[in-house]
Amino acid sequence: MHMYKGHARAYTNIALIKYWGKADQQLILPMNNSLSLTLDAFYTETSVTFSSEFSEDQFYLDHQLQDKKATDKISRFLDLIREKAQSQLFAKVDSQNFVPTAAGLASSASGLAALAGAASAALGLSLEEKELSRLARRGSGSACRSVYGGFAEWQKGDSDETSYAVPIVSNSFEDELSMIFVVVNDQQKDVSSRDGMQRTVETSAFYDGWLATVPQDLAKAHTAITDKDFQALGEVTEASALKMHGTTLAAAPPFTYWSAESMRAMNLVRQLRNQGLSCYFTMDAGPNVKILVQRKDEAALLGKLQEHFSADQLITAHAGPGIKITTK
Ligand SMILES: O=C(O)C[C@@](O)(CF)CCOP(=O)(O)OP(=O)(O)O
Repeated sequence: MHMYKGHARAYTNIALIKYWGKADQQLILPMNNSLSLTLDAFYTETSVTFSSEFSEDQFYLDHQLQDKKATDKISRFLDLIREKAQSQLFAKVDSQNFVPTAAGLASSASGLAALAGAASAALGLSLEEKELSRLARRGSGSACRSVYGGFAEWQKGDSDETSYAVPIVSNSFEDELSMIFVVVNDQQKDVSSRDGMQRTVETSAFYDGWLATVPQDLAKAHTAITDKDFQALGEVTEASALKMHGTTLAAAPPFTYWSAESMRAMNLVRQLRNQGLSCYFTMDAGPNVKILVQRKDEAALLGKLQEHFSADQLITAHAGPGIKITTK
C-alpha cells in the first residue's frame, strides 16, 4: 500500500493593481500584469493524501465532503500534478479556510495556492517558487501571487511557462501598512470573478481603456513601493480598482459589484481622507470594501469606522508571509 501526504498553508492576497480579464481561459493567462499584497488575516490549510487504497478523489472543505461538481474541479487540477509526477493515484483533500465567519470573503487565492503546495509536495515534486506559482495559476489566477509574502507581481507572460508571480523587493514597506476590511452584508447574488471578467473582456466598451492604463499604474505602484510613498501607492490602488469596476458598467448585460453599503464605505473613506486621515479603498468581485492605511493611522481609522459600521464588520489585516509547505 502506497500513501503519500503533503500539507500547506497559504494566505490570501489583495490586488492593488487588478487582474481583470484572461487572454487564455484554459491556461488562465491574464490580459495584464497585476500587483498584490499578501495578508496575514486569512489563510487556507490544506492536507492532501494520495493512496493506492483510494478509488476516487475526495474533497473535504471545512470538514464537509464536497459535491461532485466541486470535486471534479479539484480532480482536474490534481490531474495536472499527477501528470507531472507520473502518478495515477487518487487523493483525499482536506482544506480548511481560516477566514472570519462573518467575512464571506472569497478564498480561492489562498485555497488553490495551498492545494498546489500540498498536492505537489505529497507526490514528491519539490517545486521551486516559480513552478509553484505557475501551478497555482492553473487553479485560480490570483492564487499564483499567494506563493509569496508581502508584495508580489504576476507577470502575465504569453504562455504557461512565462506566466507566474515574482516577489517585489520592498525593504519592508509592507510592514508599515494595514488593510481594514469592511464586510458589508447586503450581498446580492454576485457574478463570480471568473464570469465577471469574461463577460467584461467580451462585451465591455470600456475594457480597452482599462487595459491601456495598467502598465503606467504598475509603474506608479513600483515607484511608490520603492520610495515608501504611501499617498502615491494609495492613489494608484484606488484608481486601479475604480477603473476595473468601471468596466463592468459597460458590459452586456451591465453589472456592478457595488452595493449601497459599498458606496457608503467608499464615500466615508473619501470624506476621512479629505479631513486629513490618509486612507484609500479597493474592491474585488464582491461588495466588501478594503481600506489601505498606514499602520500608524490604523487605530484612528478604526475609531472613525466604528462610528459608521459595527465592530464585527471590521477586520484588520497586515502583511502576511508566503506559502508554507511540509510533508511530515
Ligand atoms: O485579485 C485580483 O487581481 C482582482 C480580482 O480579485 C478582482 F475581482 C479578480 C481575481 O480573479 P480570480 O478569482 O483569480 O479569477 P480566476 O483566475 O478566474 O480564478
